[in-house]
Parts: sequence; C-alpha cells; structure tokens
Amino acid sequence: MEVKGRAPGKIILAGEHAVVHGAAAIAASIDLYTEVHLALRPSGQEDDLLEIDLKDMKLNLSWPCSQLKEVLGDCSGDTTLPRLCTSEKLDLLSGIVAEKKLPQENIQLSSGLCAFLFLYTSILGFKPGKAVVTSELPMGSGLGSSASFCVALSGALIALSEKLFLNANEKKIDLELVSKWAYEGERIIHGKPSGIDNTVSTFGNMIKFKKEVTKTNSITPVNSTTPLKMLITDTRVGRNTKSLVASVSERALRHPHAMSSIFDAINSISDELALLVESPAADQVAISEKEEKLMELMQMNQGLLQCIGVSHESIETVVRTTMKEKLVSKLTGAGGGGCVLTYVPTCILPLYGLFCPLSFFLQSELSAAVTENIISQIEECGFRCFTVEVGGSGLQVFSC
Ligand SMILES: Nc1ncnc2c1ncn2[C@@H]1O[C@H](COP(=O)(O)OP(=O)(O)O)[C@@H](O)[C@H]1O
Ligand SMILES: C[C@@](O)(CCOP(=O)(O)O)CC(=O)O
Ligand SMILES: [Mg+2]
Repeated sequence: MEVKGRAPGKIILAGEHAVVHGAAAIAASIDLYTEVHLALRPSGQEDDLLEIDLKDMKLNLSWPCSQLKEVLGDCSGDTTLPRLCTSEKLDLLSGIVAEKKLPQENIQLSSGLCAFLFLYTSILGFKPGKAVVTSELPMGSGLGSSASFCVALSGALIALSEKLFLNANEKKIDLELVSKWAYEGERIIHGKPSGIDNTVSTFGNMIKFKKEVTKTNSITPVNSTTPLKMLITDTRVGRNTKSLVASVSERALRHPHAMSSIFDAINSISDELALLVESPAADQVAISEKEEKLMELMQMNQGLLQCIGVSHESIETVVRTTMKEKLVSKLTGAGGGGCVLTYVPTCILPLYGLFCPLSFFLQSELSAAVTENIISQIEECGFRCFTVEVGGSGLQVFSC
C-alpha cells in the first residue's frame, strides 16, 4: 500500500516568538508544499529496511528495522494518543542518525531525521518501508519547512496505519490527530514550538493561534475580506529556529518585566491585525485606510522583533530598501536571517500622498510596477524574491 501526504508552508503575519510565550499570533498557509510519498515493503522480504530518500538533498539513508528495534526497544502504543519523545529516546535516535556521518553541509538535517524515525516507529512500529521526500520550501528560512515535513509525514503515516484507502474504507483522516503527532516531531526539531506552524500547515487558511498551558490551544479562523499580496525575500542567511527560540527565552529570563510587556504589545498587534483583516472595506478610500493600518501594524511588530533580538542585518537591509519605496517589511518565522515579508498594497497612490480615483486596473498596473522596481533593488543585494498565494489548503493525503 502506498500513500502521499502533502502539506503547505506558512507565513506569520504577526506574533512569532511571542506566541511561544502565550501571546496571540496570526499565520496563513502558502502555496509551497512538502510531499512525503510512503510505501510499505511487502512483508517476508529479505531486506527489512526503513529507507528515507531526501530528493532535494540527493540524500538516501536506510536502517535495518531489526537494528532500530534492538536500539529503540518497544515503540508500540496507542497511535490515537500522540506521545512525547523523551530525552532518553532522543539520545538513542540522535545516535542512530549520527552513525550515518552526514556530510557537514547536511548536518542540520539530523533533527529532521530524528523526527522522521520517531514518528515512523511510533506510528507504524518496525515495519519495513520507504519514504520519498520532496519540498518546494527553502529549508530553515522561516517558511515552516519543519512543520510541513512533520505534517505531510504524519498524515501519510496515519493514513497507512489506519488503512484509510483500503477496502472502500470511508473513514476520513483525523486532522487533529495528525497535527498532534506533527507537533511531537516539531518538538524534536524546535525544542519548544508553540504549535502554530503544525496547526496552520494541517488546517490551511489563515488562523489566529494562542497557546494555552492548561487547556487546548485557542485556534480561530481569520477570514480575510481582501486578498493579501505578499512579496517574500529569502535573504539566504541560514539560521536555526531552535537556537533563536532559546535565545528569546534566555532574554526573557534576564529581563522578565520588559520582555513580558513586549509580548503583551505583540499580542495586541495580533488581535488588532485579525480584526482588521476581517473588516469589510467598501470603497477605495476604505481599502487604502485598511492597508495603511495593516502596514503600520507590521512595522510595529518588526520593531518589537528587533527589540527581542531576532532581527538581522540582512533583514534590516530589506526593511530599509522597501521603506525607500514606502512599503513595509517584517521578518517571518524565527528571524535571524531567513525570509522577510513585504506587504504589497492594492492602493499604491495614497502612500505617495496622492489620491486619484483610478480604476482598479490602473492601480494594479502601478502596484506591479512598484513591486518590480523593489524586487530588482532587493535582488541587487544578493537576495531572492518571490510572491506567494496566501491562505490555501492544508494537509492533503492521497492513495497512490
Ligand atoms: N524536507 C525535509 N526533510 C528532512 N528534514 C527537514 C525537511 N524540511 C525541514 N526539515 C528539518 O527542519 C529543519 C528546519 O526547520 P526550522 O529551523 O524550524 O526552519 P523552518 O521550519 O523555518 O524551515 C531542517 O534543518 C531539518 O532538520
Ligand atoms: C519563532 C516561532 O514563533 C515560529 C518559527 O517558525 P519557523 O520554524 O522559523 O518557520 C516558533 C514557534 O512558534 O514555534
Ligand atoms: Mg520550523
């Protein structure tokens, strides 16, 4: 039996990092995906391998299931109750991955491979199988590649374990369950994730997310009344979410009152942004007012992200370059390099202090010209720009 899981990456419009500390954040799925194709090997065959083929990295690794069983011990359990990977188990998994002596340029994949082995053996046990992984997302750059990998993989694993596509089984995939397993994978990669990335990758669209300690997380759909056009700049500066999240927590320990005020301010920005995105705007004047407010909120959020220490010279370069054209940018995801969002308003003229009741067609022509100009200036700095569709579908699982 073979299945394929496909899950999107994401952008965070407001609230990254603060969300780990209990503030609200707004995230939306984007139309860039990770796919995991999973096939079980027929039982009784000589090779009892568990194999992973990371196509984009041209990296193929395998482990005999008998060896995994010997090292990891019993992994069985109720698959409907996602389990935490204990630190003892993580040490065992890290040892198994370290034996493969990954080339230095791929060393950051170790945590992803530990997450793979943990999720596979926890959900399917030691059944021999093969996973083929491809992704359109730049890895480690703030667009949620780790979550989309964990969600696509968990979706495929649950579908296989529940034999979803066999014998006219009409049971639908349990998205809550997939998201919870993916969260356990994210924990291995991020250390202390909020859960926003696996949630938006699983369910898609745009959400307001707030982590709760004693009860279930609060997840509210945000229904945008206007399409949001985002330009993304990949600064190509590598960084690691786990260490950035840890550095913010350390700063919060050093300056608890100041940091908690910043998290509160970010919480208010997320609340306001969600209301704004959902508010109707009947005419060009209302639309342009709404867009200006949105840009102001993003600008304030970027300032606060700089305050908590997660901006970077490359991010500031993009912020300054777009500011020259009166557009606003903020980092997305963990920061420290990675990707930057630039909001491209539909009403460009009011930004230049001009108001003219131009037709929508002329406005969008102008907006395209301004965007092109900005892209060429940003790319001159050695960065890469692309646009994305915001708020599409979440996890999809297919039978192959
Ligand atoms: N397709 C993939 N295959 C294996 N591991 C992956 C894949 N995508 C992401 N990862 C893991 O996630 C890590 C990047 O996650 P992270 O630092 O959270 O950045 P982001 O989620 O923003 O891309 C990678 O270093 C790797 O360990
Ligand atoms: C910084 C954070 O808010 C988002 C991290 O996103 P990414 O892994 O950088 O795509 C962490 C989290 O919420 O888990
Ligand atoms: Mg991540």
